[in-house]
Amino acid sequence: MAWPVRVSPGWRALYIRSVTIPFRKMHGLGNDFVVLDARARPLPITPSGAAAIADRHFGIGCDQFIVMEPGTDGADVFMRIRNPDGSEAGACGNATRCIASLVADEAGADRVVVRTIAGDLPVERLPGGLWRADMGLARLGWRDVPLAREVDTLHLPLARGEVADPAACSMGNPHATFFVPDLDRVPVAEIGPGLETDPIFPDRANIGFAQILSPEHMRLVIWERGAGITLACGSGACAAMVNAHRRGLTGRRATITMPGGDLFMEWRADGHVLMTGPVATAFTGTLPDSAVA
Ligand SMILES: N[C@H](CCC[C@H](N)C(=O)O)C(=O)O
Repeated sequence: MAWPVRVSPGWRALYIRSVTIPFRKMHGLGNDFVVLDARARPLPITPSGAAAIADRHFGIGCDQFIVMEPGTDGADVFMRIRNPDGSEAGACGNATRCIASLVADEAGADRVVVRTIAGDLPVERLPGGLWRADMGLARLGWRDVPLAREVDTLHLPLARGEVADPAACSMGNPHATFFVPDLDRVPVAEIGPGLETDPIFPDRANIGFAQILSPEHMRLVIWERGAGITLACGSGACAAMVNAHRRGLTGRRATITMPGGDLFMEWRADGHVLMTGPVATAFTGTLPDSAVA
């Protein structure tokens, strides 16, 4: 930066701090996030501003753009979730663990509550750098997903080539899960966009492709709404756990192996879905104020 006049390092640091915004680049099993902290002061972030930051070529790049906002009445933090296309999402399991770990480490706590537009998510620290999030109730009704008309959410009349007959549910965001014999034969990048935007999903949907390996283990690849294929998807793993058990394909607990790694899932008898996995910070940096204005 060319300085118009001689400026002492102290004043220069103060100037930079006043016109830049710190960010943290985090991920859960490679499902990656740019995290901004708006708890001390609001950040005027527009959907287009979020999309620009999320752009992998012209911005920092991420699967979801996360803003931490002040927590109130029982929640330690509010987590605002945006996809790279600027759309707001109601759930982001991997980011829930990441944000919880930040807030817990700040407070020296082992349990925090992350609030989203879909509800309050208690998260606890486990040994070995793992975090367990209660992702709340799986919503199973067609209006909950939502679907465009009354349909049995256990068997949707939807198909693309050899892939057909998904189950659907909501984890605060819409998910459909296809069960396939061989995940490596599914052209996810080819059929994902059309399934995401199929008219049966008035709000679009996240599309999971699951291969059951045993009653306690499945592979999963997700085409995410507004983001495309990601290395992992926490809410997608929740939906796959729920839909697999509903179909009688697994018990209530399973390891879900995604390209980025494993999540350990449980659909509890009370309907809550527990998701256990790691968190990571890749790097930190600063954005110019103009990036979010
Ligand atoms: N990656 C996130 C899911 C983002 C969901 C978003 N794509 C939507 O529009 O619902 C997760 O770990 O749950």
